[in-house]
Amino acid sequence: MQDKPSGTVSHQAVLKIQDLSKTYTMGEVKVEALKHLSIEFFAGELVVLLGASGSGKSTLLNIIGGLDVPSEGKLFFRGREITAATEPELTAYRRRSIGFVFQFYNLISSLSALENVQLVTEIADNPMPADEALRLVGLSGRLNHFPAQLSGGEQQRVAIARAVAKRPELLLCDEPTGALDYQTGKLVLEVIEKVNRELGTTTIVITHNASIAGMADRVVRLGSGEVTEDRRNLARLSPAELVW
Ligand SMILES: Nc1ncnc2c1ncn2[C@@H]1O[C@H](COP(=O)(O)OP(=O)(O)OP(=O)(O)O)[C@@H](O)[C@H]1O
Repeated sequence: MQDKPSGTVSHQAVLKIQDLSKTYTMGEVKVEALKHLSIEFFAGELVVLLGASGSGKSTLLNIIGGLDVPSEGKLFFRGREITAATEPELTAYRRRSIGFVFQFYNLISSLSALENVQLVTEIADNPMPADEALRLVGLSGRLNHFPAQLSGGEQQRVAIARAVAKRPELLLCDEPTGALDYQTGKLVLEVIEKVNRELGTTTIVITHNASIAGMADRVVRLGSGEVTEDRRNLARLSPAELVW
């Protein structure tokens, strides 16, 4: 069991989502990806977001991260309504407050691990040094490697370093282990868990893999664009203890 005291999760809502709907219209066809969804996320918690393919997980994460806008409803970040933000305010929100980690690492192949992270630290307000971010994810020995010289798991850890180097308040991970084998996937989950525990970054991890839910403070399941389950784990398992 993880020794993280449950008290590290505060009762302060970082994110408040009210009656959020997202409808995609493609010609005659309308897809209701999210249906009047309301939920809150609290400071410091690690949430695993489960749900079948097409249940709306990525749509929700993209709206939370300011990459997409809802059709209806409101999103508040620390009391500020993001859904009412101007384009420059939204850019500032994405840049300052959100770290994204995707299934495919999206590293720039002509830049070293260090330079990939520096791309972000150079435009952030109060970043951690890029080499410190890479040390946090266990890659201090790979600073000058190019993506092609790194394994998939190492590339994903560079992507995590890049996401956390700007000290975001929210770390959003969309299938971060989707392209990785079992052991490598666990290593990446350990890094995400460490970031959450050591930096206190509120973290949401999307996965298809229900076994990963054991590492969360809280497990939220979506089904057809609605929250079908929202529960707290009594204790977190460390990623090393997860079996699937
Ligand atoms: N840009 C888009 N245009 C039209 N429909 C979309 C778009 N993005 C998502 N959808 C539809 O919205 C629904 C929810 O998609 P979403 O990607 O959020 O699901 P998901 O739970 O993340 O699925 P997966 O686990 O397969 O990634 C799906 O029916 C999908 O086809």
